[in-house]
Amino acid sequence: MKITDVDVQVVNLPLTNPFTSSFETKTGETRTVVRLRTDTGIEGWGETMWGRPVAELARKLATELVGTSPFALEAFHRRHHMVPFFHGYLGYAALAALDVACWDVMGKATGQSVTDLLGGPVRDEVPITALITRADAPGARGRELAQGLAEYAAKVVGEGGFSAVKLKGTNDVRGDVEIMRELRRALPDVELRVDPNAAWSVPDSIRAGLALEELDLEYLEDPCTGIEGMSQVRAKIRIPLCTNMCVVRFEEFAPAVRLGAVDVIHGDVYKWGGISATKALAAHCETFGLGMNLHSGGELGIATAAHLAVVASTPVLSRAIDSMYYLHADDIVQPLTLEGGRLRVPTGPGLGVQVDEEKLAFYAAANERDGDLTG
Ligand SMILES: O=C([O-])C(=O)C[C@H](O)[C@@H](O)C(=O)[O-]
Repeated sequence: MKITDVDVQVVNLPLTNPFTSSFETKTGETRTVVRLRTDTGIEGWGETMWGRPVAELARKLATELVGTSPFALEAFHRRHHMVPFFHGYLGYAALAALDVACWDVMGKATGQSVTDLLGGPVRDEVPITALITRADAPGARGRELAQGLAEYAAKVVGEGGFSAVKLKGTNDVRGDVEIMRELRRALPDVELRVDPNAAWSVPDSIRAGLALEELDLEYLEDPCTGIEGMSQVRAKIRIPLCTNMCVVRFEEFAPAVRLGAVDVIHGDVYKWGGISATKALAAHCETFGLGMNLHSGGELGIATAAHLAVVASTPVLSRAIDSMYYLHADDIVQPLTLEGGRLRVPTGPGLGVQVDEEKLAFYAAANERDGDLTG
């Protein structure tokens, strides 16, 4: 079987609420969508983070994929191992779009789900995390903000059945600690996390970490920058540390372990360059006794389905994953099933998703008109 052609589109989709972190506020998401066609008439879909620069690189890499087998993925990654060196996240993202589309083809060609190709399911549903940001209590400040966010989070958890809540932190360290206290008061039984995306200094992270200890957090995510800073914080506080910022490639794994910088590492198919790389990260984490979870960069249905296949087939991925899937106002695939805060893992061949081509065209036109919203 050979790949005969590849098309790449960029879509803009709105979020139900603005999403605020320590470095951005976004009201929608831009994603790159790839379709492979083969000489046997099979179509495979991939989706990755960000827009036009990733799409341009994916188109370039795709020209070399044409004429090759979708099963020859290791050779594809080997040929392009310098792409992330030169292009950083853009490189990982572009490779991942094509990688995921090849997995979709491999599943459809063999009549198996990607989960089955990856070793088979150890779970058939995946809990996701309620993501709370300051934009969820617009205009509120101080105590009113902390209480407003706690009330909002309790409503989201009550209605959606989520078992974990993550606050996107900011450089307002005291404010973040106050919000976390209110969240714990309102939600005594959920797993709680806070993630300022490295906006806190090392001393502030230690001070905040000591104050947060009594709240029994599942983990504190990227309080500060770098392996060195994280290891200083980890030595002083009794809350597990998680990262999707100081260990973002395999070269950083060994120094992070040696310096004791982290307890839980976030994978992400689109930031680590594909499905096999994310599975390899899981093997590293298991070998070294670390926890692992998945980061979310705003995946729509195609990309979410690939994340679900990885989680479904990987025992160490036992926590509620980050997923912005439920925050999108619409999707380009028939909606995935979300019930009781859990996404059901699709079981059909390949990724098991049905792309709605009318919606794809509609949201691609939005990107043509408005340009990229993220990335
Ligand atoms: O750890 C996280 O939640 C992130 O880094 C998510 C970012 O805030 C998110 O906006 C993204 O990557 O699109």
